[in-house]
Amino acid sequence: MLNNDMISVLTDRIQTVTHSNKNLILVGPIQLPVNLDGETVPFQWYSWLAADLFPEGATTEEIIQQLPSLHLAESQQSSVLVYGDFENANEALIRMHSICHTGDIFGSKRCDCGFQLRQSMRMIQAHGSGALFYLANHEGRGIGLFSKAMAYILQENGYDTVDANLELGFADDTRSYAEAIAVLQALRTKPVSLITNNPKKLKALKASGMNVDKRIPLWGDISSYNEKYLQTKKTRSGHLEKNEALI
Ligand SMILES: Nc1nc2c(ncn2[C@@H]2O[C@H](COP(=O)(O)OP(=O)(O)OP(=O)(O)O)[C@@H](O)[C@H]2O)c(=O)[nH]1
Repeated sequence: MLNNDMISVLTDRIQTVTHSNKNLILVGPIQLPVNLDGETVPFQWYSWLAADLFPEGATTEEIIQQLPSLHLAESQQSSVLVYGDFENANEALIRMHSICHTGDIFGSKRCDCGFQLRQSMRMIQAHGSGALFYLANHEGRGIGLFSKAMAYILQENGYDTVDANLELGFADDTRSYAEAIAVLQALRTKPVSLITNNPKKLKALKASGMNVDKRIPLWGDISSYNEKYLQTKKTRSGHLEKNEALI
């Protein structure tokens, strides 16, 4: 049983984030020194859960009591890495990164996800202020890891990445950025620049009322293994070329 001092320490790091569908409980900041190309970079880390997992207005003690019964390791939680004075800096770079088990963890060359993850962290550090949202329920553009494995088999047999999803009975892309945007708005209200090639991310951010200064394209790590995948993103998913503006 935690003593009152520890409850108070945890309470200071928990906040409720208002979100149109359901509120979120955000925990952080937590110091997270990260090894980026051999340099130790001091990120601040936050994670969140849906508030409706807990009784309304739950205290920190009630939240803690509930945690073991939620079996959180069996579901996915998203998080955000924040760098610099994210709340107050005049300019900040953000990235909404969809989880890619194969690319981010294994370094798969079938996509560009692992490259984009590391590169956006480097860009945020070099800029001096920013945030990387790691969106854990986005695997395979929302179809889940097992289904993505099936989709990969279809792709090895001639389907492109979009048709493979559709043939398996999914929509091509079911990702929502709403929770991440609500967390972003709790951490910063000043304008942001978004690192992406995906116009849907830009639209979602702008529709939320967030002031988006500019889009920063991120193409790279192109090889024979992902050439077709990257091309399909442009021809079928509407991903923008380097300097193409959002129409
Ligand atoms: N279904 C499916 N998902 C994939 C495939 N390759 C990568 N992904 C997933 O696609 C998501 C990333 O989407 P992308 O289209 O690469 O990029 P984006 O996030 O839309 O746009 P950027 O911000 O420019 O990176 C991750 O969740 C990956 O797991 C694939 O062949 N099939």
